[in-house]
Amino acid sequence: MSKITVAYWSGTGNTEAMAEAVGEGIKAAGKECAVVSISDISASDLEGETSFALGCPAMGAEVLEEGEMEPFVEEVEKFAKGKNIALFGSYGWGDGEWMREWESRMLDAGANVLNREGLICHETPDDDALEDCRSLGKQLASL
Ligand SMILES: Cc1cc2nc3c(=O)[nH]c(=O)nc-3n(C[C@H](O)[C@H](O)[C@H](O)COP(=O)(O)O)c2cc1C
Repeated sequence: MSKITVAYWSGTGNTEAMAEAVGEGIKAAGKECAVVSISDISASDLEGETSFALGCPAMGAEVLEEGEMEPFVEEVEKFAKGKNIALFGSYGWGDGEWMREWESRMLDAGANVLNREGLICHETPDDDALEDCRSLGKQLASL
């Protein structure tokens, strides 16, 4: 059975909590999954997977985290064509601009982005947001 990776960057744990819930959804749908910080893998580990999820909060001024996540995503863009990719992340005071940008980058790279504009949640995910994350995981697992 193919494994689905949920790779995330998280500074204060909010996006990490979303990642764990996406992973729960994948497992609930009967697929194997690995929920991993991007510090613990390299982007090329995803190259052989047909479906995966990426999570990152809004950082800087409506951008991805620049030290680790931005270079990671630049690598993913090189092989994203034809992949099923779910995007998610937490934000604070913005309107989701970072996620819209991220989604359009992935679409430009030829990916099938599952959830248009990604799944975003304000700060710490509440029960509804966690349920949305589980649904996203199930959706990813069903492809
Ligand atoms: C350095 C820094 C920059 C941030 N920039 C933004 C931003 O541009 N827009 C926004 O909506 N939230 C911004 N935030 C808020 C975070 O996205 C928010 O707190 C989020 O829940 C953090 O997720 P995490 O716990 O996974 O790190 C920023 C937070 C930090 C620490």
